[in-house]
Amino acid sequence: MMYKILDKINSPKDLKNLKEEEIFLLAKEIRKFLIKNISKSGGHLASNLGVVELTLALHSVFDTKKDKIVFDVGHQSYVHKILTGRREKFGTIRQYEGLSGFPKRNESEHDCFETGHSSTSISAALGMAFAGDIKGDSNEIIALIGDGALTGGLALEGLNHLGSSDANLLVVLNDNEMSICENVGGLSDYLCNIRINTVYRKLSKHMIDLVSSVPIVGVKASQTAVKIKDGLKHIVMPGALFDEMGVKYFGPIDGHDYKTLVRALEELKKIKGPKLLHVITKKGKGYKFAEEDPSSYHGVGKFEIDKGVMKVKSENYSQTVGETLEDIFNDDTECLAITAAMANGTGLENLKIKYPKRVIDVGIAEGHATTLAAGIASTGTKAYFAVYSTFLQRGFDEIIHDVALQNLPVTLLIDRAGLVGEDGETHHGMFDLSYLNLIPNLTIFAPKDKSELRRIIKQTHSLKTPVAIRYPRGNDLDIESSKEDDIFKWETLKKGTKIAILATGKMVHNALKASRELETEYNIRCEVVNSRIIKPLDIQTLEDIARDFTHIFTLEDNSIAGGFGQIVLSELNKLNFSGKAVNIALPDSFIEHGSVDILYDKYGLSSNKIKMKVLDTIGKTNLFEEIS
Ligand SMILES: Cc1ncc(C[n+]2csc(CCOP(=O)(O)OP(=O)(O)O)c2C)c(N)n1
Ligand SMILES: CC(=O)[C@@H](O)[C@H](O)COP(=O)(O)O
Ligand SMILES: [Mg+2]
Repeated sequence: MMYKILDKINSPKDLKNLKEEEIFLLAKEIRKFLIKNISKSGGHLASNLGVVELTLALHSVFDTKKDKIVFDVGHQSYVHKILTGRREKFGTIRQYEGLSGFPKRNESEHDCFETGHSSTSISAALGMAFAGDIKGDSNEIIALIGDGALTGGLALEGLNHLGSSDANLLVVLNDNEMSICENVGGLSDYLCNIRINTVYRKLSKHMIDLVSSVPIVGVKASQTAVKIKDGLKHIVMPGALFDEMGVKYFGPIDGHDYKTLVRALEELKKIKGPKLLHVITKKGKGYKFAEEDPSSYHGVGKFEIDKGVMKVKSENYSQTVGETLEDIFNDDTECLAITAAMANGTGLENLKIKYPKRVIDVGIAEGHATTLAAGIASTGTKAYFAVYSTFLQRGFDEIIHDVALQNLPVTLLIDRAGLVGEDGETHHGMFDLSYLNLIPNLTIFAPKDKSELRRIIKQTHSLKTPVAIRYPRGNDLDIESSKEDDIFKWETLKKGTKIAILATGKMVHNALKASRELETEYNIRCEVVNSRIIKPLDIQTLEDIARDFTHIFTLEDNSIAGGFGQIVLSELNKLNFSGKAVNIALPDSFIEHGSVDILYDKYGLSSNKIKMKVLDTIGKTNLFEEIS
């Protein structure tokens, strides 16, 4: 056996008989296990290292077969997975057909709600509480939320509602002073003030003592405890904001002190109604490198345990965005850029260092960020919002109502468009073309490579209207092409006859590869068109293609529903195209996690699958006579 205690933990029930020193050893073993496994699979390391004792305490006090813990974002649910029967499968986490990196209801009865996007836990938990109330359920409901996720508008809406309700709901606020980068905003400052005031800390410890000294159990105990709390409110000030909102605040307490955690949770179980326990933890706890640099260890790829993650200056699309904006910022001294807690992920980190006042981090608040950009743009100043495709879903109404309706000069730099891989269904950027296509006044681009991305960002800087530019996670080699042609027109990259593939963004690479193989293996020459502008479509070129080709394929890494292909089909209809038009796109369903290459192949976007689709469509039998 490699782990003395951990190897015997197959369900939370196995925690019950452990002595305190065994729990201490178990926490150590879990950290070792996490580091060892994540160094091989990649994943969210630092957040999980920080919640080991907290998760152990939650599982010691609550029974997740009936009690519900909603993990906000869910990236910190690894310890929960390990304790709830998924230890042996843990090596498969985030890999195709393996465990998900987020809570999944079909993975375990202990996962009550699925997450991935931030700030949903309080709303979801409150919904459970209301439903439970009607049904007469007596189970406990807990929202486990980080200090970063608490800055999200949805969490604040949930908290606001919770405070006015009498729902029996415990919010456990896991405060590690970090979002992915440093946490930002007034609420974050407020929590910081609570933390640094040691007098408060002593008083709040005293508060737990007071509550736990109440001898009565049940409703009476809760009422007495609440009275004590109310009585002390004016002396014990930490968390007054929550108290005033109607959510009883307790804490802050040390989130690495298992015994105190268990005691606090046991006592809070007796107090009915909305309450919040403020727990202080250290992100990356127990792994030197992660403690020193929690940002870099938030989400990691494979790494060597002794050396830590290798910091290489990555050449990727996000980096290109940061560098291009830097050029623009140097020339136009007024324009501003916005990130919603993702400065490093979107490549704005260095720009923020150079122009701290002109790169605004709003916290996890994509809706707010979009309207903020609209406000900036309403003064005539160009606003850039760099955001992951999947998180921009949070800003849908704001794009329509605040940006597009007023036709304002906001540029949405949409990172992680298409499949992202291991984060899976909550994170694939596969809906943006669908949700953007329907918005009037918006110009949408999907550049084929980094050079084109740079060129499009630069050339659209002078536009006074809304622009959206989508690009994928990671890197691609640039494709040889005519550098100076018009970005508002499609570009023919490879000449062909009869068959044309209209490809967007990253998919241009796969289309080119497929067409080369079709030519060498079957002597079929496909035209490959870089359809870099999606809205408005390049109708002139489409007309030429409809006239000259018999088979038209569209290719995109977006959902087929409402994507590029469907728009092209409707235009071809208007043009009375009489040949065959086929959409190659992601299906109208959620796509699981796994490496991008596996998923491309499974869903028909790999060059090989594109080739097969072309062959199938044209009919292999009379292939050479009809097509070549
Ligand atoms: C809507 C949305 N925006 C952005 C993210 C990216 N994201 C994932 S975790 C995270 C930081 C969360 O910080 P916190 O809640 O404090 O948890 P910690 O990582 O510190 O444990 C961010 C910004 C997300 N998952 N969802
Ligand atoms: C949990 C979460 O939303 C982020 O941590 C996300 O996993 C980051 O993804 P990238 O690795 O693509 O930046
Ligand atoms: Mg945090």
